[in-house]
Amino acid sequence: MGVTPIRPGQLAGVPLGRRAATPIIEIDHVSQVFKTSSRRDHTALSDISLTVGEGAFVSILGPSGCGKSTLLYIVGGFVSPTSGTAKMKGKPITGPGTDRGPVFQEFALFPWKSVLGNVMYGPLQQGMKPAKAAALARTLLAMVGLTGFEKFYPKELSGGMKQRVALARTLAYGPEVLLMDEPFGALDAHTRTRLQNDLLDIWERDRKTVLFVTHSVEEAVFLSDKVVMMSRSPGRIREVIDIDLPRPRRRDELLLDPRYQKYIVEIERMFDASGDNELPS
Ligand SMILES: Nc1ncnc2c1ncn2[C@@H]1O[C@H](COP(=O)(O)OP(=O)(O)OP(=O)(O)O)[C@@H](O)[C@H]1O
Repeated sequence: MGVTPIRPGQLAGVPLGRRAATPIIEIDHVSQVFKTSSRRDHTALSDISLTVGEGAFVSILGPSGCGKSTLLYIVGGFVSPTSGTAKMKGKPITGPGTDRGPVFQEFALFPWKSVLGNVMYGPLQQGMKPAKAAALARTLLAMVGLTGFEKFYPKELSGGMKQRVALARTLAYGPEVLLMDEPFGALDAHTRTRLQNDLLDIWERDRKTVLFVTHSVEEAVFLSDKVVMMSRSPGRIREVIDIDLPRPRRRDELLLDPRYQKYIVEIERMFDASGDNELPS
């Protein structure tokens, strides 16, 4: 089925993307040790090496507590690794930057700003003139299917709508990389499916690099060029699986495609075989 497992030792320097010649994110022998409240050290990540090619859609899949979010926070510059380096376009990541846009499960919208105000916020901060920022925000809101909701406030929106606003707000900064931490995890199945479809439509248009954390094998296979499977804590990379399915992807077509089903079954099996789908003890 074209699934070529790559062992962790082989990963450093192997770009995960179609435009493989241009690495955008390089994670080199990164480990993360946290001090816990009991003052014991907890190794969240152990010796992670990963190179992500520009324009790739890469999902990170793994059991609860294996360090997926921590890895994303390191790339986002919110956490500094205990050892190893993370680079964006060849430069060490030393803090957050507008080149990397986070879209997390907690929507973190400004409750006192309207939908339009939330999306305009970033461009205004970057010095864009209000009329231009409003026009950009309207375009992005149209892209995420929220035309007509510009004057609404976050409390008036459903979870799925808030997540759309959060995505538009992040896109408004013009990031080169989207860091998505279980963005659809709290949504009902129907809304989640719609947002997955819409995200792929948006991604097809400008092919930003996406790092996407999820617990869902199906979601990872549907969206991604590559699925990075992590082992249970302390997080290591177990496998990287190429998802060799045609794009643009349509869910109704994929559901009839035996290769799609096979990827899902094989990846689920990998988890089952290792016991990694169980909660950490
Ligand atoms: N700031 C912190 N201080 C101490 N421990 C932390 C900190 N952040 C994360 N951890 C621990 O590191 C481990 C990895 O956490 P992380 O949130 O990255 O995992 P995850 O794979 O994203 O989990 P989940 O799928 O449940 O969201 C967990 O055991 C967590 O308790």
